Amino acid sequence: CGDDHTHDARDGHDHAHTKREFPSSPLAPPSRPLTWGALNILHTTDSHGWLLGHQKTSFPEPNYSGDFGDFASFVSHMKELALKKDVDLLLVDSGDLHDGTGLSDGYAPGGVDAHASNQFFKELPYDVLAIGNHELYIYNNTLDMHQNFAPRFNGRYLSSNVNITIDGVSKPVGSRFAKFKTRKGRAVTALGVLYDFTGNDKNTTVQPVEAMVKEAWFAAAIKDEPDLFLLAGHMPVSRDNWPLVFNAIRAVHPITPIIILGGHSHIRDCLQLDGRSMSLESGRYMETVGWMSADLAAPKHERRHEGEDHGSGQGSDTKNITFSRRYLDPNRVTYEYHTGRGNFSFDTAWGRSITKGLEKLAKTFDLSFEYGTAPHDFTINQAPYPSNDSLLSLVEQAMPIALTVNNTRASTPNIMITNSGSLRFDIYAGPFTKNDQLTASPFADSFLYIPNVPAVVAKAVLPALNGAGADERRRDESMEAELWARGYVGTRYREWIEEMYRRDVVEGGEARRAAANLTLGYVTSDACPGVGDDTPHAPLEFHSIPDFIASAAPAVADDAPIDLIFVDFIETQLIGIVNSVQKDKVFTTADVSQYTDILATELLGIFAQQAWN
Ligand SMILES: O=c1ccn([C@@H]2O[C@H](COP(=O)(O)O)[C@@H](O)[C@H]2O)c(=O)[nH]1
Repeated sequence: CGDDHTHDARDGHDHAHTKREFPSSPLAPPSRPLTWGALNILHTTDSHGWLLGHQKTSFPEPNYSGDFGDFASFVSHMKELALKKDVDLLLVDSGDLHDGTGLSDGYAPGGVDAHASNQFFKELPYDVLAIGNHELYIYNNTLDMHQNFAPRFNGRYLSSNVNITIDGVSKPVGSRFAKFKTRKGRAVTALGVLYDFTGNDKNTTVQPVEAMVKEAWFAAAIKDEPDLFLLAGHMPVSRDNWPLVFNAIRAVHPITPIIILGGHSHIRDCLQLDGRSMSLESGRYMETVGWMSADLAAPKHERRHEGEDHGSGQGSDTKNITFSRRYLDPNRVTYEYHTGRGNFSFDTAWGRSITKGLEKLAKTFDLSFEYGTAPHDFTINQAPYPSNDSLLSLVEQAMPIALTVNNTRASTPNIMITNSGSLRFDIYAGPFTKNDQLTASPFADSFLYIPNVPAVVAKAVLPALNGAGADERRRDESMEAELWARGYVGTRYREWIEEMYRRDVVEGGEARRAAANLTLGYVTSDACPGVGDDTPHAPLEFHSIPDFIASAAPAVADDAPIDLIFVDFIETQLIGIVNSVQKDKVFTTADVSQYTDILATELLGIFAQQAWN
């Protein structure tokens, strides 16, 4: 086999080289070994149910083909390495376990989103986890996290500023903070902070970060100096409120190491708020496993013992800390490279059992059910919009077909509007399965409508929503802020992938790429020293897209009454816009009714059954 011959193939047959042992496409190995420090961290965030890895064969998908069983084996080997090196290794997650794939969202009626997929998450030895906004869109999901997820982590599932109300009593979903010791005896004070999210369901509360840092419990939690503050949280490391938390801690502890592990904007990002702190964000959808190392001093109690400490708790050690960070592509080649393993010595029995369990869950949820065959790829940003290859254009065509099935209002002319942010993943050529439907459109949102809207008004809504109407109306800042607060994060991710594409063009990318034989993937530029990406790639083509899209307007007179149909996620903005483009009537939620029972999660499957068979 050209390997280590400790055969233990997953299916019990030696030399049964399944797809799992050998990734379906050859993958470039990491560029260099990881830098280890006295304290090291593996970080995941925004996994959104992508626990079976990315399974498509077109690049960049194979880069992310490792599944959660592979990740478990990786963690296990890394823990062994940490033991050998006699250093600390922590595992941290920054939230958003719901909404994204069939494993989280393909449950049978009556089930709870991500309940089944979270059982696998619970198997991993996470040291700290933080709640995400996707844990809060639906009360039952939050309740499930409180009752069935948080208890497994014994006080380390953190929701510093997020509460749930049960029987009239408001309490943290997990814990507000945690204090613990690492294996090497470092005292850690950890928080789990959610950005100022406002789209949460009733009976859940998110306290603004600014208010949280003024709480008495916060002051008490940070009062004693640990060896390290570990701030996990579902909040981007750039352009958000981490400095509020950081400064509140720095006001009390000017030199204590602070590590921030953020999330939410789905990007790879790193910065240093000062020389004794590093902030890392590790992408999305299990497309990135983050690595951070910090050359921390020995634990305070050891230094005291050795007479080094002079009362500050940090002894004489006030100099900048040496940190490193790396963004790993989660695949078996990466995992094997960094653990010094081969195909036949990599898997652990535990990892395999997780993979098997996930595969069984995919079967139970019938995720391979085929609605049809996608004739070619439909992408969110790689193709121009509008175009034949644009997923947004596809949805514009699909809405009038799917949403009018068995609908008594089908014969009334209409315009159907949705937000492009509801589309979360590209569709690839080939079988279009239940899993593909849910990765492309995972939100179980309904479609609403306002009847009898004059066609001229309905036609003005889309351009106004997109901020470039005939009157050059710009979407105002308050609308941007409201969208961000409700979880509208697509803009940041798109800025990030656009920046890497434009940078590549400027640097004469195509020639360089050909010479270096690079595969497609993320090409990160962040504010930390050196190169962050573990494996070099060439960036994907990028085309910008609007925030909102609509079906073709009907050819009717301007004053003809039509149905204005829209996805419920955008109801507030849409009503506001309808009231801004006309003044004859003030529309309210009382004018809105349900248009169809068909949910956003079902739309593409219904379309595919008709158009792709
Ligand atoms: O019902 C929903 C809920 C969310 N969205 C979209 O999701 C993002 C927020 O997701 P993050 O993973 O937190 O970034 C938001 O931008 C919406 O576009 C939705 O469309 N429908």
